[in-house]
Order: sequence, then C-alpha cells, then structure tokens
Amino acid sequence: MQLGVIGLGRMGQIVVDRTLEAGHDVVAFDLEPEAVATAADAGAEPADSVDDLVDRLGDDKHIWLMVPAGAAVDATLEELEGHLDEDDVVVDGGNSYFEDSVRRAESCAAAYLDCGTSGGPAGAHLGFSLMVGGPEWAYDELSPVFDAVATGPDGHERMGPAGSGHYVKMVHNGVEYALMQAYGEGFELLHEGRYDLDLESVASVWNNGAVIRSWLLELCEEAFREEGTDLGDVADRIEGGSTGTWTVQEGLKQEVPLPLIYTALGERFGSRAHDGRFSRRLANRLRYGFGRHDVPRRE
Ligand SMILES: NC(=O)C1=CN([C@@H]2O[C@H](COP(=O)(O)OP(=O)(O)OC[C@H]3O[C@@H](n4cnc5c(N)ncnc54)[C@H](O)[C@@H]3O)[C@@H](O)[C@H]2O)C=CC1
Ligand SMILES: O=C(CO)[C@H](O)[C@H](O)COP(=O)(O)O
Repeated sequence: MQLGVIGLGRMGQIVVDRTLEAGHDVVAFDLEPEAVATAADAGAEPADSVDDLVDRLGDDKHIWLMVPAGAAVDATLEELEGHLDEDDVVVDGGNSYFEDSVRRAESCAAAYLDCGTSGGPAGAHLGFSLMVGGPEWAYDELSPVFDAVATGPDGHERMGPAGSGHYVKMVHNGVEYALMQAYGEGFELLHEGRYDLDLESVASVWNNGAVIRSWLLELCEEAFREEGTDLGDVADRIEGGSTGTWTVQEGLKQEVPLPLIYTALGERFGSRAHDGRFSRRLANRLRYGFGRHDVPRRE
C-alpha cells in the first residue's frame, strides 16, 4: 500500500518509519524541509508541497495528517481540496476536537477517518493505540497501515461514525490528566511526609505487582531516576490543556460529573499564575480579616 504522510514531527516520523518497516511505500511532506529530509533518509519519497505529494500518489489516495490540531488541519485540507474524490481516504491522526472532525468529514470529498493516537513518541518501538471514527469501508481499507502504525491488529479499533475516534481520544486524555494528578498527589505526600523516601524506589516497587502499576507510573520512576527524588529544577508550570478542557466541557454538556478530571485541569491552569495564586493570597489576607492571623508577606 502507498501512504502519503503530511506532518513529520515527533509523531509523524513514527508513522512514516513504522509504515515503511511494514513494507509499504510512503510519500512524505512537511513545511520544514529538514523533516522531509529525515523521512527521505528513512526511505520515504520526499514531496516539496501538498500538490507534489498528491501528484506522487496513485489513483486511490491514502493520506495521513499528523499536523498540530486546529488551523493546520484546515489549511492542509484546503490545499488537498480539488485533488480528492470519494475513493480516497484521509486520516487525521492528531488530537483534533471531535466536532471539528465531524465538520471536516462532512465537507471532505474523500472518506475521512478521525484517528485518536495514543502512546506518544514511545510508540516508535511499541506502536500506538489507535481509536478510529468514520466509514467502515475506509477503516477496513486502511487496516494494513493501522496494523503497522499501531502495536499490531489489536492496537486499533473502529469506534463508530465520524468524530467518535477523536471523542474517545479526548476522554482518554481526560483520564490521563486525572491519573497524573493522582500520582502527583501521592508522591507529593510521600515527598513532604514523615519518612525520608527514595521516590524512585517507591515507584519501582509499586511497578512490580502493585495494584497501581502502570506505564505512567513507570514514567514517574524514570522521572525520579533522571531528575532526582525532589525533581531537581523541574518547574511547577504545566503546559497543554486543550484536550482536558474539551473533556470537562463535554462532561458539563452531558451532565456527567467529572470532578477528578476538572480538578486536574484546574491544577494545570493554576500552575501558570505568574505571581502566585491570587485566590490563595486573598485567603491568606482574609484569615487576618476574620481571625487576626499573621499574614505571611512576599519577599
Ligand atoms: N506528542 C505526543 O505525545 C502526541 C501528539 N499527538 C498529536 O499529534 C499531532 C502532531 O503532534 P507532534 O508530532 O507531537 O507535533 P510536532 O510539533 O512534533 O510536529 C508537527 C509537525 O507538523 C508540521 N506542520 C505544521 N503545520 C503543517 C502544515 N500546514 N503542513 C505540513 N506540515 C505542517 C510541523 O512542521 C511539524 O514538523 C498533534 O495533533 C498532537 O496533538 C497525539 C498523540 C500524542
Ligand atoms: O495526546 C497526548 C498524549 O496522550 C499528547 O501528549 C497531548 O499533548 C497531551 O495533552 P496535553 O498537551 O494537554 O498534556
């Protein structure tokens, strides 16, 4: 099978490598010529524009987008417009908002598959977990590529109609936020608590048979090993947040309570306050107001 891949960053290069390793042909394009050169070194046919990529693909075109979610997906689809027909298949493997994917599926001339991708750059060796939404025939047609990019045939599944793949991935990320928060709180208590603990050892022993063992916990172990038990100079500012925000918004729309995911998202936003949390500073001053408690002041 021949696959065009647009977007050759951390994730797109893995799609390219794994597809090539499985014996398929890849045509690759990115706005960054260096990324295209890396894909070409791996064995892909380089393209210098979206038009060029399309010209190099055969009659039934299969195209995987791995560009940042949002405007870049719309811009790429605009460039593809006029080059696609109903026998072609476009896969969006990024973290797009599911309602954008429904809209894009309706307006795209090709069959459109929204594909939630989990596993991160670690998926280079293991393969990814892929959650796919869209027409069944298109999913079946792309299955050889999904087999290659995923951990194998069990690493991908069609979730349902357009939007469902990105919907499931959105919720996956909400769960990811909450799990990170839970591990964070536990390790914070161990760090601040009664014993002088080596947190790498704690994570390691938990990863060997404990109820809460997981890949995220293995990543905690790696973090303590590489940064030290107090996490060295790692800042307390957490970036990202879009997929967690969408999950919480959807919980509100469906009237499904998501207190853990909401709290994890709130912690993330709170971590970005430049000057300390305003609400904490006000609470500090209010305790003086009602109780004449001392007000700790900033240096
Ligand atoms: N990094 C991760 O752990 C994961 C990322 N994702 C999603 O996968 C998508 C890609 O993520 P990464 O590879 O991490 O991002 P990245 O920033 O490493 O790579 C994005 C690539 O797309 C290229 N690009 C941007 N606009 C383009 C355009 N209009 N045409 C062609 N190329 C364009 C950039 O030059 C860059 O090489 C995002 O939607 C992200 O949310 C999904 C799962 C995990
Ligand atoms: O999808 C992912 C992992 O599953 C990406 O790493 C994503 O960027 C994580 O979300 P955020 O950037 O909001 O932390």
